[in-house]
Amino acid sequence: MTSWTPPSYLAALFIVFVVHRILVFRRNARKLAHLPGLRSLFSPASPFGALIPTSFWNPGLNWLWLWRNQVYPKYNLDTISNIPYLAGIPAIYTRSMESARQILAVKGGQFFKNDDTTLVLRPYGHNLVTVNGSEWSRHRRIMNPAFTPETYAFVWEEAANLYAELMKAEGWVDQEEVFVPVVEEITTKFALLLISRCAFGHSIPWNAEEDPNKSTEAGMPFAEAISIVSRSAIPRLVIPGWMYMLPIKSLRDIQTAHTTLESFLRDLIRSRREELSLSQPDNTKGDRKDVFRLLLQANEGEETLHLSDEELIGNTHLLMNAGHETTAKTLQAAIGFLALYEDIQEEAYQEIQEVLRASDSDDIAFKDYPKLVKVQSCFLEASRLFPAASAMYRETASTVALKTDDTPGHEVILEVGTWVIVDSVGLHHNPKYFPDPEEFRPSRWYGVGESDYSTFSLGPRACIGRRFALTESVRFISSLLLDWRLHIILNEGESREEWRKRVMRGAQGLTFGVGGVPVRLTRR
Ligand code: HEM
Repeated sequence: MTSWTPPSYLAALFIVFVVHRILVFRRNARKLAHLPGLRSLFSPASPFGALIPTSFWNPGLNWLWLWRNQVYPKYNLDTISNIPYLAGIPAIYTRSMESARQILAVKGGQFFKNDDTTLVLRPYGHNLVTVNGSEWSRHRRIMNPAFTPETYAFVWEEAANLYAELMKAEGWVDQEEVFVPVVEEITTKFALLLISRCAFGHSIPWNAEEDPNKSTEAGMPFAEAISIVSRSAIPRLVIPGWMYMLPIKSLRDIQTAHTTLESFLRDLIRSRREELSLSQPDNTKGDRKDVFRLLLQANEGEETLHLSDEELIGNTHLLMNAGHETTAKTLQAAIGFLALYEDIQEEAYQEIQEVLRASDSDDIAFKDYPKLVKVQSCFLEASRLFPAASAMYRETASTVALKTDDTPGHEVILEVGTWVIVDSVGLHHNPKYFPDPEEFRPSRWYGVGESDYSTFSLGPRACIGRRFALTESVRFISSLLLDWRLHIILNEGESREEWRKRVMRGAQGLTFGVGGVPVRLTRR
C-alpha cells in the first residue's frame, strides 16, 4: 500500500492547483473571445500586479507606457486581451478610437464603472467619477453649474496672482537665471494652491510660513495632508486597517493625513452652509466665486436630486485630487517639451507677444485666452504624450459586440461582466490617429474642437474640469514664457534626443505623467 508522505501531499496539491489554473485560464480565454495579447503571472489591473514594477513576467501599471510601441504591433491589433496565469482579473485593452467611443459612451448603458476599479477614487465614498446611470446624471447635474465662464475667469485671475506670488516667494524676481531641479514640485504646488482657492475658496499663500492656518487641529498642514492622501491611495488598498495603529511613522502620517482632510471637508460644508444662509448683498463672503460655493448653491436649490453630505464630501475630495495632480503632471511635461524644442517655445512666445500688442497691454486678459491657440496646443500635445488618466476602466453590463478597430465588421462578442480598458497611452500613440506619434507636434491640435480633446475622455462623461485645467495651464505657461526662456540641462556630451530619452519617461502613480524634469530659466 502507498503511504501519503508530506512531500506527496504537496505534490498532489500542486497538481490540483495547476489543473485548476489551466481550467480558469481556458475559461478566461473564452470569455475574452480568444483575443490574442499579454499573458502574465498577475493582471496589471489587480492591486498586487499594479504594485510590482513592470518586468517580463509582470506587466505592472507602467506597461502601457513602456511597451506602448511593442504590444499592439506584435499582434497587429488595436484591441488585445490580458489573461493572468496566477491572479487578477482578465481584461480587454484597446487603443482604437472607434472602440473607445463605444466604451465611453453613456447612452445605451453597455458599459459601466465597477466598484473594484473605482475603489481608489473613493476614500470618502461615492462621487461623480465613481457612479453610473441615473446616479451619475444626478451628480453631474449638481456639479455642472459650478463650471461656468465666471469660474474660468476667476481661475485665470488667480493663476496670474499665484504666479506672481511664486516669483516673489521663490526669490526669482531679481534673478537672471534660475535652476528648477524638479519642475513638478513647482507645478504641483501651483495646481494645489489654485484648486484650493478656486474650487474651495481656501487661500493658502505660496510661502507656507505666511499661512495663518498652517497647522490644522489634527496637526498636519493641509497641503501636506492632500499630498500624502494622494500618494498613499494605491498602497491603502492593500494595507489592512489595523496596521495604521502600529508605531510606524509613515503609516501614522497616512492616518493623520486622512483625518486632517476629512475634518477639513466637513468644516468646509458646515461653514459654507452658514455663509449661504447668512448671505447678504454686502457680505463679501457671500460673493465667493469658487466652485464649491456654486456646487452647494445648486445642491441647496435641488429638492429631488440633492446630494447627501457624504456625497458632497466625496465630490469635494474628488475635485481636490482629480483637479491638481493631473494638471501638475501635464504642466511639467509641457514645460519639459517647451525647453527641449526651442523653436516651438519661440512660436508660443511670439503668439503671446502678438496678443499683447493687439490689446495694447502688458498683461494678457482672460478675454484674449481663446487667441492663445499655440500655447494651449503645447499643453494638449504634452497631455497626448503623457495622458494623466492613462487608462479608463469599464465593465460590460450585458453581452456586447465590441468594435475592435475602425474596420466595419471587426468586432468581438463579450459576455456580461467582462472588464474593458481604454488604454489612453496606447490610443494617443496610435499612428493611425497621430502620425509620427513620438514627435512633439502641437500643431496637431490647431482647429480641433474641444470635444475631441481625447486625453480628457470623450462623450458626455468627459472630464468636467477640462476647461478649468486648460485655463490655469495656459495662464501659467504664458506668464512663465513672458518672463523666461526655458532650457534643458544636458549632461556632458549628451544630445537633445538622448536628454529626451533619459528625462521624458512615463511614471505611473495615482495618475500618469513624466518623472521629475529639471529645467534652467534665463531672463528674457
Ligand atoms: C490635465 C488635466 C486633466 C486631465 C488629463 C483629466 C482627465 C480626465 C479623464 C480622462 C476623465 C474621464 C475618466 C473616466 O471616465 O474614467 C476625467 C474625469 C473627471 N475629471 Fe478630469 N482631468 C484633468 C483635470 C481635471 C480638473 C482640473 C478637474 C476638477 C477641477 C477634474 C475633474 C474631473 C471629474 C470630476 C471627472 C469625472 C467626470 C464624470 O465622470 O462625469 N479633472 N478627467
